[in-house]
Amino acid sequence: MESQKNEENVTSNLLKAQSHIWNHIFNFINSMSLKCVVDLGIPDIIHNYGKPISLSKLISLLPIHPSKTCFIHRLMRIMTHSSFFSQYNVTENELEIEYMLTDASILLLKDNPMSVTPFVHAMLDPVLTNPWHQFSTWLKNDDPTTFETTHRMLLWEYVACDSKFSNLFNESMASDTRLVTNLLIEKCRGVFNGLESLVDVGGGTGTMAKALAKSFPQMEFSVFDLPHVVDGLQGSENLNYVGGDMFKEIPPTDAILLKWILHDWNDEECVKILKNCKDAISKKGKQGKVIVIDMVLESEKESINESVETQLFFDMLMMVVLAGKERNKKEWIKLISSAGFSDYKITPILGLRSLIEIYP
Ligand SMILES: C[S@@+](CC[C@H](N)C(=O)[O-])C[C@H]1O[C@@H](n2cnc3c(N)ncnc32)[C@H](O)[C@@H]1O
Ligand SMILES: C/C=C\c1ccc(O)c(OC)c1
Repeated sequence: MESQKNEENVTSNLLKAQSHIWNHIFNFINSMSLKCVVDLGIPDIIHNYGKPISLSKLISLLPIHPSKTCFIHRLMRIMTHSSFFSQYNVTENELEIEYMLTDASILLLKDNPMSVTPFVHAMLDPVLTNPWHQFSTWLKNDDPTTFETTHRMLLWEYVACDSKFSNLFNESMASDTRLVTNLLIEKCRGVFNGLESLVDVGGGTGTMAKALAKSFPQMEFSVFDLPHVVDGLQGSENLNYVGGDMFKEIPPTDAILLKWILHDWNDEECVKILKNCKDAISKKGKQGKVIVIDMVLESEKESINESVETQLFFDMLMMVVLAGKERNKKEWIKLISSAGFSDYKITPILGLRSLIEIYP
């Protein structure tokens, strides 16, 4: 009796292990089905229809070949399973199933100003997915990143020479910034109290600075990024673009914003950037600050549901494309003090990311 039970346990654990491995093997199917749904514009089609849409109606509106109509039900089934759509009318006849948008697919709508669709396009572009096939090769050679093992140049060099990918990349960053900016201006206006000027270091094409310049008309804003990123961009009354290298010198200012910058770099490089920030905010003779928007890695204990895995995905992405990393609280504090700052405040207000204010 005892031994039979034991055998059943062994079998059940074996099968669980097999299924766990299968799940990991095929995780990419979630990513690629998402990419397909976005490429076909399915969320927008459902949204424009204005009410729950039947499978047959959806098929009639899709830009697909007539010979492929029978496959859409299965694409929708897996995406409904993973909460991108909800089913309204569960019937035996699959053509009568009706689909609705969920919070996740609403965030994929193209005309949602905070749309995550550009992020899907950029992060699942072969330029960024191909390097993963050489991850172990990179661990055995002395290339700085897997991205370089695959493309023979740095990510920033690649962005500079491939205008199609550069547009995808910059638009993906800009779309994320629109989401963060909305939250920041709504939830943390106080962060900008008493400041006369702010430089967005690595500010890309200026999405964040433009929104801040509108919300805080009495402040002066600069977008500081590599010359090829800001060349030819037009500023406004209280916004200008400055080309340069943050490892050399950052223009003097009251405050500096670093959004999704420090996770791109190793500790030594981050200390260099932060020291240059400290110099820049000291020149005005006021008590300035550096405002960082980045992840603070949670431990399994502190976490809610999926968030640790998502943060670990970002950490792996930073390793493979840039030799950067995500940091826990202890690692952030070490960076901050190594760069000679004396105080900081971490506010976890952006879901998986935090606002980190750093004071000289
Ligand atoms: C991950 S993007 C973040 C963009 C923007 N802060 C955002 O969150 O949307 C990093 C930015 O750093 C810029 N960058 C890279 N190296 C730089 C350097 N040495 N000096 C200034 N900017 C740099 C890139 O051009 C890019 O726009
Ligand atoms: C180009 C590949 C991805 C990437 C690069 C730099 C970043 O800061 C980032 O943040 C999510 C993503």
